[in-house]
Amino acid sequence: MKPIDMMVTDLNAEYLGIPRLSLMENAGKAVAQEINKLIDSGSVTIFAGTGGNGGDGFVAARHLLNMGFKVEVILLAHPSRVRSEEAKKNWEVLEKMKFSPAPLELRIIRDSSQLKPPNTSVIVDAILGTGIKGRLREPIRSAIKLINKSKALKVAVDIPSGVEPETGEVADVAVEADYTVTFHRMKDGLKMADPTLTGEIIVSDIGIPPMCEIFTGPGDLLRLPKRKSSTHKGENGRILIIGGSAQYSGAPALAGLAALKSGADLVTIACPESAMIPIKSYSLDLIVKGFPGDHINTKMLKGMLKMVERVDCILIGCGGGLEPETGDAFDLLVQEIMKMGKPIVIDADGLKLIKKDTIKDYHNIILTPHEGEFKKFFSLKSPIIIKDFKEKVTAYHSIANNIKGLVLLKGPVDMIFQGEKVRLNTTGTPGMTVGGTGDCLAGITASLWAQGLSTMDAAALAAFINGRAGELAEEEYGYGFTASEMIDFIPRAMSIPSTTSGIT
Ligand SMILES: NC(=O)C1=CN([C@@H]2O[C@H](COP(=O)(O)OP(=O)(O)OC[C@H]3O[C@@H](n4cnc5c(N)ncnc54)[C@H](O)[C@@H]3O)[C@@H](O)[C@H]2O)[C@H](O)CC1
Ligand SMILES: [K+]
Repeated sequence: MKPIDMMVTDLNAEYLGIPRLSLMENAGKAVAQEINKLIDSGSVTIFAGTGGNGGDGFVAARHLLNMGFKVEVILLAHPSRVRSEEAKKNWEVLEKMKFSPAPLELRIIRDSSQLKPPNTSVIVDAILGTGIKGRLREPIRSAIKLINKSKALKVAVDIPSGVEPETGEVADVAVEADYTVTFHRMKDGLKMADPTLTGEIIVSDIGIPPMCEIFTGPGDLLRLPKRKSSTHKGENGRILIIGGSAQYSGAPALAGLAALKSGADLVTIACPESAMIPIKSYSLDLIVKGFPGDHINTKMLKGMLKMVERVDCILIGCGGGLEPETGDAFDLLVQEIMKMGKPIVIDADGLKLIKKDTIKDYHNIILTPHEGEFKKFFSLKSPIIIKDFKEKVTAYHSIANNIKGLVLLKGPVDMIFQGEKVRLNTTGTPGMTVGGTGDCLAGITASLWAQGLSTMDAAALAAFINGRAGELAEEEYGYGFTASEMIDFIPRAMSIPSTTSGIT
């Protein structure tokens, strides 16, 4: 597990209603319990930093006191520098406990000259965890060196301070721990780190249910790439939408606008000429190229494939209609795009026209069917009638595995399948039965994929954002909102909540 995966899981646990304070409590208690297993009594010195790692140390201090240990907490900064809200709360508890008979000593070190070799049985390294950034600053650097000189038993919280949580590398110095107590799951950096630094690794459960890694939540928004200030037009997703017909011009436009609202730089729509003017009239922001005809046909292939070369992701289907000629064109287009190795999203009419055998061995593809389209695409003879939700997921999963790409099955609970992996999404509202919301989802999926998210992350986050935008639209309009109104809520649906508990 990478640090980003842990951050995503934490925030999704909070979304479920498990406060961060509880996770910190469980983490700190787990550290204390492990120490209590190693020695029965004695003194423990906890070196603490200003983030969540330090907070775990403050909690451990409280539990160690209850277990009968003598505890000294050395905070390596002024208390006003304690950043994490949860750590601050736990520090304040320790400050109040100073006046109790408990054998607790609190020391604040702001300068490395104030550091003294600790005379203690156990040292807890709660200085830096997954939040380490850049070169080690003082007095932390000196504290790590001092810890390494001590003969005491050393227990690192989450990861030895100074070890890069993602790579296991050490840029400068790192705590040489005898034991590392890490939380929830094994971290990649710990696996790769020098075992003389990590010592024995203990993975402790801190009460995060496994479902927090399966169900989407606002944590998934953390995966959106941060843009450099020097970034320029086109670097953040160029999308081509192939769709539209004389009859349906709204669908590709909705998908295109949803792609732009979810952060893509450029959206071009390739459509029959008769859909071009209406699409252009809907928006100033879409680039539209029309090809002679009322529906997509094989004569348009050459021109469309030229456009494919210039984009990061291609969305095929929306509003294409069901003319057999369009089916032939879609099938050939997909075959050519697969040869180019480009990411393809297939939605709506594309799912009704493109044959499963054409795409079944291609990894770089996302299908976004609703239940009816799913059944038709996978040629299911009889309907799937399973009441038990888990059994239903398993049944759909095994069918989706008939292709190598990803399947995002839309429904009251969206199911996302890619190989062995499954994600589920519960955002959304009955108001989203209005036409066009599926086109929005396809557009957001293509947009996030083109912006650099992995196939699974793009599909899972798109489902979350689309559903959340629907929920926000419903708050404003009740059930009477349209897909074009819903699109305006996409940016708000993409904002990462700053609250630390009780996100709804
Ligand atoms: N689910 C969990 O796994 C939980 C983990 N918890 C613990 O929280 C930390 C991560 O907390 P975070 O606040 O994000 O980061 P850190 O505590 O690692 O450090 C941030 C802190 O340190 C300062 N800092 C960063 N880099 C440096 C540097 N090079 N030199 C000096 N100082 C630095 C920065 O300014 C911040 O103030 C995780 O590891 C777990 O231990 C929670 O308890 C909840 C559950
Ligand atoms: K640590």
